[in-house]
Amino acid sequence: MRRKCCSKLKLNGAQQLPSTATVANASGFGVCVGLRSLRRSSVSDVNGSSVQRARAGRCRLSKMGAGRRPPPARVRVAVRLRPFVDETAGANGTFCVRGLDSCSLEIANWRNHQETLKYQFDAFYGERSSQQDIYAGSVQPILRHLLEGQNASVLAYGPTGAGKTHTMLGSPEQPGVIPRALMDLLQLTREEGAEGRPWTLSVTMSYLEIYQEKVLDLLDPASGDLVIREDCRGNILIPGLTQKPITSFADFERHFLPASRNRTVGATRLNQRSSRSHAVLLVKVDQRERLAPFRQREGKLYLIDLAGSEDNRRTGNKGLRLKESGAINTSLFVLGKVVDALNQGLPRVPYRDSKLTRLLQDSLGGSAHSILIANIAPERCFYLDTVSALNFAARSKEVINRPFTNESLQLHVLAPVKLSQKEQLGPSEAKKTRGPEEEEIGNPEPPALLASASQKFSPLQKLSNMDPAMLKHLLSLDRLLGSQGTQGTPLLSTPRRERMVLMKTVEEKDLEIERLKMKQKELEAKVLAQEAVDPKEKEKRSPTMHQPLARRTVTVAKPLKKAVVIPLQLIQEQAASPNVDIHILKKSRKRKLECLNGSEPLEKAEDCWELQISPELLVNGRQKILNLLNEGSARDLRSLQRIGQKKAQLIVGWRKLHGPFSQVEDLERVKVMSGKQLESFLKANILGLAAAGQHCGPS
Ligand SMILES: Nc1ncnc2c1ncn2[C@@H]1O[C@H](COP(=O)(O)OP(=O)(O)OP(=O)(O)O)[C@@H](O)[C@H]1O
Repeated sequence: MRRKCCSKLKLNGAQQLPSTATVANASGFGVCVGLRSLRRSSVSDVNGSSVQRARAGRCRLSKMGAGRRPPPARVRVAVRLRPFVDETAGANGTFCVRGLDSCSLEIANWRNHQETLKYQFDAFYGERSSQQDIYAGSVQPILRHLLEGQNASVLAYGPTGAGKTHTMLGSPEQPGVIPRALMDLLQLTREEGAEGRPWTLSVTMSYLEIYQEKVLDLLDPASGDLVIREDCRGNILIPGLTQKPITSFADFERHFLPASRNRTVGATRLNQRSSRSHAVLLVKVDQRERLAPFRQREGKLYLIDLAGSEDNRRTGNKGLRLKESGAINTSLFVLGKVVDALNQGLPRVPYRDSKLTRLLQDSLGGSAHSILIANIAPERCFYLDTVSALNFAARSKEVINRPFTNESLQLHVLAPVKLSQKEQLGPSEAKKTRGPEEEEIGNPEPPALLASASQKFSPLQKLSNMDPAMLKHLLSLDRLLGSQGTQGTPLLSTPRRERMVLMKTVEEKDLEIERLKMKQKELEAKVLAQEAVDPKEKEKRSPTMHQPLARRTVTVAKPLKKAVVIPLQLIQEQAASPNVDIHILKKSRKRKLECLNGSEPLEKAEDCWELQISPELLVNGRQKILNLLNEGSARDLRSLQRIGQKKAQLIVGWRKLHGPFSQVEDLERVKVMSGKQLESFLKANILGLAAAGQHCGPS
């Protein structure tokens, strides 16, 4: 196996690009490339329409606001027919594909030679089309989305030897999509990020290949197989992948050309330099606003040269080539399944079935503006591959993506916002520590008021341009994490990676709470079952037994129908107090005992205690709890029965996000307790509050 690159461009920096550049590959093949002419043509395009389009796009976006969902964008599909590689074959009239117009083509129907199969795509490029035609017609228009903070992808697909690498990389005389896109993008970013313009821009590149289901960093081949991950917004990431900053085309070549030599290629019967892996060039454009509101955007461009599908009867592959071919065909098969699942709207899209589809998750049916260039060959021997590629392309054009703007605030904007510590204090204490202009920020605000609140607080003043819902969400997350105490880190002032970790922690805590709730349910069920078997168990916990007198030990955890066990302290005080708001009724009831031998169940009389709370106390108690829920800090909330630290934090977080609780039952919406648990929570706390300022009496 050879690991090498197709070409090497020897160039100076982009500022001093020579008119031609020598290209040589590992086998000593050397040619010249008219890069100056390429640069001139690209730049004139860039200076004209695309820059204006990019600016227009940006205006449109800011007008639209981040809150509105951007319109869906269909995956665009172009088909490129390569010329005969062997000119004599063309002369012999062995063409099996024919272009009809700029969007459609026809191919002979192998089932019926009298017929042809017709296909229509977003664009069709015939065998005479140039690299510039494909680039300008299908790729250049999507580059502007990167400057809007959106993602874009270009994928070259097709059977082996059909011209994918030629389309993406090209030759020195005919540079392909990759050098052209990089040239334009760098030019665009230079112009858009120039002094006096509102944003600063920076570009980084990464380059990887997927070889036999391994993700290999071509910029750092020693790093081994890398993992593919997904962030909370559905963006696909590869932690540990090398990112090189590039400011000029020369920078790009300095990294790209040696890395390309690391790509795995090999000779097959159909292509002397067949790609044995899927090659992925990732270019990220990071934008930071120079002035308020100091937004930050990130656009990601994938330029992908897929390995070709291979019919091993024709490639003559054996041994390693056969193994490589198996991995290539499998991943392309999964790609087909993903496209089908998306088209059929299936609930499960098998992205995870191959590394390729996992990587493409945000490009197919995800957040990117995507273009698929299906390369086909004219020779008859490619007929079946061509039909299969055309069918795949036709299915792909039905796939809908939903690109969105990756926008956030720059870290330094939010760093001074130290709201979190105050959350630890009670409302009155917090008030003392606040300045007058911060007053509104500390209080839970309904969405409409939040923008005005932020205006009063200097670092957030400029955030008023931001979508209020998004801003509110960010702030609430920040506070929620901040309320974890001195160990908590304000979310928005942490670097991106740490932020991810923090958000993951919150998710894990949610899961933990769920687990605890389940456990509690299990325990309750166990206790109930135990009592059903052994009534003595229950008697052990009857009110006549001496229980600890502390207020927090009021035992109402298990809703025993209407019977509630209350502390001895309350019973004693009931006798002393003439004001009776709580009555404890001693009742007898009959319980059926199951008989194992199948005879009639026995009935057993037993005492039970029923608690009656006066309506007035009930209303007062509920109001007190509601006040505490709306005004209490996390610490205050922990004084309530059944509210631990995690629940208290969740309540505070929910309050910040949704505004004040209108009734105690809203706790169910916070998902800290179920309806049944809420009932016992109310009883426990009303009793607790009553015990604190007592109105209780015997019946
Ligand atoms: N449009 C074109 N004009 C001229 N030559 C072309 C064109 N497209 C492809 N070729 C030539 O066809 C041959 C095969 O092309 P290429 O290597 O790009 O195929 P591929 O689809 O990438 O194959 P594989 O999947 O095996 O890597 C190369 O010699 C290439 O120069």
